[in-house]
Amino acid sequence: MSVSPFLVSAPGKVIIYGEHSAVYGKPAIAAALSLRAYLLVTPCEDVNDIRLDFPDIGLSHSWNKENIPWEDIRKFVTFKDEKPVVTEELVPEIVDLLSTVLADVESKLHYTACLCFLYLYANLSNKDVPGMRFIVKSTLPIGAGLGSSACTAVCLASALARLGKHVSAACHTSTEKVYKKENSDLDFIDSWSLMGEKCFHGNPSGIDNAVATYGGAVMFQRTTIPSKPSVRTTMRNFPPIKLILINTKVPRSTAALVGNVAQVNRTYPKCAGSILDAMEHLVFEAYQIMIRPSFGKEEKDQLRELVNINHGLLVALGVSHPALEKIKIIGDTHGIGSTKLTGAGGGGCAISLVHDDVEEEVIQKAIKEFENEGYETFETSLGGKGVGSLSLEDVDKDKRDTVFSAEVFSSYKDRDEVEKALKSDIYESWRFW
Ligand SMILES: Nc1ncnc2c1ncn2[C@@H]1O[C@H](COP(=O)(O)OP(=O)(O)O)[C@@H](O)[C@H]1O
Ligand SMILES: C[C@@](O)(CCOP(=O)(O)O)CC(=O)O
Ligand SMILES: [Mg+2]
Repeated sequence: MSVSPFLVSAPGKVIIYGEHSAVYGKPAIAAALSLRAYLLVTPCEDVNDIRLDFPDIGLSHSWNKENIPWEDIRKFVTFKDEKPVVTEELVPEIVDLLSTVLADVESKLHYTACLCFLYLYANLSNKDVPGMRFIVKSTLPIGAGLGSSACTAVCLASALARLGKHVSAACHTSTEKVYKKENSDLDFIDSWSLMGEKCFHGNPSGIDNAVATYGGAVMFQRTTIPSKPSVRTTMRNFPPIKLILINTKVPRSTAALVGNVAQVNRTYPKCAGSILDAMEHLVFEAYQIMIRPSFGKEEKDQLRELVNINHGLLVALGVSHPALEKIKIIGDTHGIGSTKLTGAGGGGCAISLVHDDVEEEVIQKAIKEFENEGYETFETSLGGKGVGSLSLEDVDKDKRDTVFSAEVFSSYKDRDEVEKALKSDIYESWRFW
């Protein structure tokens, strides 16, 4: 069996309302970002070699395919219509079997990333698939609240599902509007990427991987009843919101922050419960405003008010950070709009919903101040495409050696180089499920 090289890609996300409360079965609203993760899969010379290169986190590791305990792992995997079925939680026996294979991975950061890869690899691929090299590059800041873990998990789940022949080839172009009510390939990728997210941080709501898989904008609500699927309401007419994204560059881990909120919830259940209920109400309010047929000044003002309330509630849960508060102070001092932290908080990014009436000069002044503090600002668009793939046959013959070369892919130095080579120059060649 020989496998041609291919690329997959999935977007990051911005949570506009409802982070953390999403973990507790409350609704949240999020949209896909134009910043994305890219995964190149190329055959290895040695058919038994599985090689993982995650240069963004300084990880390079390889395994011999023969050392994966396929038979033992398969005892814990259920198949329906020849496809592996996801479980409610990670299967502890599989995690245990993989821990032997991971014994030589020392750093916790690398261990988690390798576990995510191997968990999906062992479930979705099989021992007949020849050795491949997996290289991930992201144009998103990592660990900054923009869902880098989820889009990495979606890239891995989609690539491995393709190698395991569990999904059909992606065939829609970037301009084609596809309104399928059901898409079993995307559902498969979404459900398995959630297992990947579980490797990164024990208790994800599923909103990040849902946005990375399906793209667009959604109101998402995790079910708290085991085996009932989460509810994903696509927001087709997502209002045109002007938004600035600011990264404090303060590192933090989603797993730790989700754990801190769980601790607050255990210690003060009634108090934390009221905050989470308030978040639920504000998300429903925001949803009703966003889907109004006319979207004018009144609606924009209300959405900004709700951004401020949402930030206050997140502060109350203890997930802000002095740097995020500094962003809020700068934004509010210049009156650019409403600012809140986004994602897990504790550092990472904030978003400002910009007021229409603010002069460009004022916005530039605020941006300058953010940059003087060492923060990075992004101009990005919301609501783009979800997971996509680029196969050999999608690309002109004379470009294939460059586009699918591990050497060339590894040599992209920064966000601009990745985006130019893989997005701007050949975006119309990408296919989406
Ligand atoms: N490009 C990447 N390569 C490898 N691992 C990645 C990449 N992007 C994200 N990750 C994994 O996701 C983790 C960050 O996830 P998380 O704390 O949830 O923050 P966020 O999802 O907001 O960026 C990283 O520590 C790493 O394990
Ligand atoms: C805090 C949370 O609501 C979002 C986390 O997003 P991120 O990993 O910080 O991008 C957790 C979740 O919904 O899984
Ligand atoms: Mg994450």
